[in-house]
Amino acid sequence: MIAGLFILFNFIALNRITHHLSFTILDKEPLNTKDLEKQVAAREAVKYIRDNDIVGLGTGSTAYYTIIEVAELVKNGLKIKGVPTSEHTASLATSLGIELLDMNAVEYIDVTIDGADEFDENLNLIKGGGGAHFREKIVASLTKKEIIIADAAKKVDQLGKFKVPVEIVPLALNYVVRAMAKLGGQGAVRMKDGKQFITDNHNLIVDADFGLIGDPAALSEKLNQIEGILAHGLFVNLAAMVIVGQGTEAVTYTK
Ligand SMILES: O=C(CO)[C@H](O)[C@H](O)COP(=O)(O)O
Repeated sequence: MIAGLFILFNFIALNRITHHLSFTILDKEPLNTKDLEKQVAAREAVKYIRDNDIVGLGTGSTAYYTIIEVAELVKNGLKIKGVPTSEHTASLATSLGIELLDMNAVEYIDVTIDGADEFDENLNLIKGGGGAHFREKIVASLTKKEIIIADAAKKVDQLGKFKVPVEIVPLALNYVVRAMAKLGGQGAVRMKDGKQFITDNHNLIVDADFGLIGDPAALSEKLNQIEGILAHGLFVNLAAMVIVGQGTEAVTYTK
């Protein structure tokens, strides 16, 4: 009887361990093609980081792979300090042992690696799908070498299939939406879980549809003139290169 109970106990314990192991193994299953391309691009991009660099850390599912790679390099002895582009990136980086600096504490950033929603052949970008483009733009502006990483689907002939995210101070919402409509942009307030999406800076995002954008620089300038817009997602002349994962290859675009 006691022997029977002992065997039963061991059987249950063993089952628990294998169950736990199967979850662990599942976590490490091969990445799907898109994620693999993001990882390939991230691995290529971190080659541009040097010891003692100040490194801008982007936001989003592609930038995630950079943070993982940077954390690994730091574990292996690389000395860098990161400047995060969002609260989410800050907590991920901290949890992985990357030392962080506040944007206000730096005069420049050596290299930033960030994602994008679209890029064209002139390396103009649409960013802000994650709603972090205000901080991403400040970080990009402080950066000597802004590297964008992406999966192959992000390259477009003309920007604009992805709506332009616009971060707006809430009290100016209706004014800004009307002003953008005069420029041909139909905007809708971004929602999340049935509520208005609120940025890290406590503002709203309007995703504005301008159709295909013939002249991103001109539209960017016009949006810059509208009071109440904190930042829009058109990044013109900010990226030094875009590294795309194409299958298992990394393809680098420069101007
Ligand atoms: O601009 C961003 C966040 O504000 C992201 O870089 C952009 O949305 C791309 O995200 P993902 O890598 O998840 O496709």
